[in-house]
Amino acid sequence: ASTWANVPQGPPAILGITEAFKADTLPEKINLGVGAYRDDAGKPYVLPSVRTAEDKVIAAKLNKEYAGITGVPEFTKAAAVLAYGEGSNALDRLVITQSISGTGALRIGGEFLAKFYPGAKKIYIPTPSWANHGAIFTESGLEVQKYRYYNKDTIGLDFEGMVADIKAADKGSIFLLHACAHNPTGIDPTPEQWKQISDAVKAGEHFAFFDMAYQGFASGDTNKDAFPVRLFVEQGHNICLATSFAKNMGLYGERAGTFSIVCEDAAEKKRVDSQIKIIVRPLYSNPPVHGARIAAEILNNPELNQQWLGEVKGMADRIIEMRALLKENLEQLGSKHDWSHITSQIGMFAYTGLTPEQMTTLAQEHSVYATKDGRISVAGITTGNVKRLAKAIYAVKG
Ligand SMILES: Cc1ncc(COP(=O)(O)O)c(CN[C@](O)(C(=O)O)[C@@H](O)C(=O)O)c1O
Repeated sequence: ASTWANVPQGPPAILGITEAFKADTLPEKINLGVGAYRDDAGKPYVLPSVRTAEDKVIAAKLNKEYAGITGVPEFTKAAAVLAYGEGSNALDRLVITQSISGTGALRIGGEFLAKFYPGAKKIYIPTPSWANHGAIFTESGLEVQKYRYYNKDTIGLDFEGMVADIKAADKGSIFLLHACAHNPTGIDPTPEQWKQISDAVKAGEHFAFFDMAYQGFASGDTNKDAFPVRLFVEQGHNICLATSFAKNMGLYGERAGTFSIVCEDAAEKKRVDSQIKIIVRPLYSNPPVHGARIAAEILNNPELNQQWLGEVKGMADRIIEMRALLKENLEQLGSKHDWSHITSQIGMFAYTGLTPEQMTTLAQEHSVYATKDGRISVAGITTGNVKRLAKAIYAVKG
């Protein structure tokens, strides 16, 4: 028999939606599947600040030598300030490494926790969470548990359930928290609720692992979106954090991200840093330099940084506008449902509340493609397709 006769067929990944979309011949087909920004013409968007930064990087005629294991220092230093804030007391006790974007950061974190976390090797992730979280942490060697997050009756946050689950967990449990623009629901705790979540995490002596894949992309303000991360540090939690520049800089395919751990002091930082390097070295040895150099150019050049912040806000604003347009069109069609969740949610995704069957009908009868959980990528909505989208949703749900 062949060497691989025993290899089973795996389930299609999220990118299965894109294949179905590509196979559809209807010119007005709409893809609301993958979480990647599209402009109002439905096209991928390379930020002008990224193009300018890239021109500068290329003009500098840098060599192509290996980066260190923890990546391009000009990138990680600036990325730390972006996440934790100027003058944060975390910055001089922070271990940070460049990662293969957000996914890679989460994986380094999972591997480190599985190896060194003193408590149970178990991580609680929200219900629902990003489809890849479970697999990343399971592959890292952690047991994955769930905490309540989404209230399907209100299509809102199950805050009471979330806090109750945090309080009920064994002392010293690990909790994965989406810093902003929760994927897939688009539902974020309020600042006041974050304060109570921080208190509950502290009461349980739990460990907070933040995933911040959308900083700036949610509200349009990088400081506002980082609020929970900075609150936890101020409240004395020594968190770890995964960040990504896929969305807020549009560096999807450049794979630029960071993983960081807030340590107790310089001595701990030295020990932890050495172990992070020991994890990264056999994983991929050292990261790609180009995307990190572009991001570093933007973050370290005040003028480019300002331009970039304007562009991030522009993306966030377009998404917020599409949310309002979709809700308006549904109401104009005569829908009696309360669609306020479409505009109260934030970030790339809207959790429509449609059932898997309704999502299948959207695809099969209306050529609107999105994940079965009812998540739609708002970035895929344009002034050109919002009317047809509203009609399709109205036809399916009323
Ligand atoms: C919460 C969260 N965390 C981390 C990542 C990793 O992102 P990257 O490795 O590219 O930095 C994503 C991307 N999730 C998607 O936008 C999505 O849910 O569609 C998509 O890119 C994906 O890979 O699934 C995410 O939504």
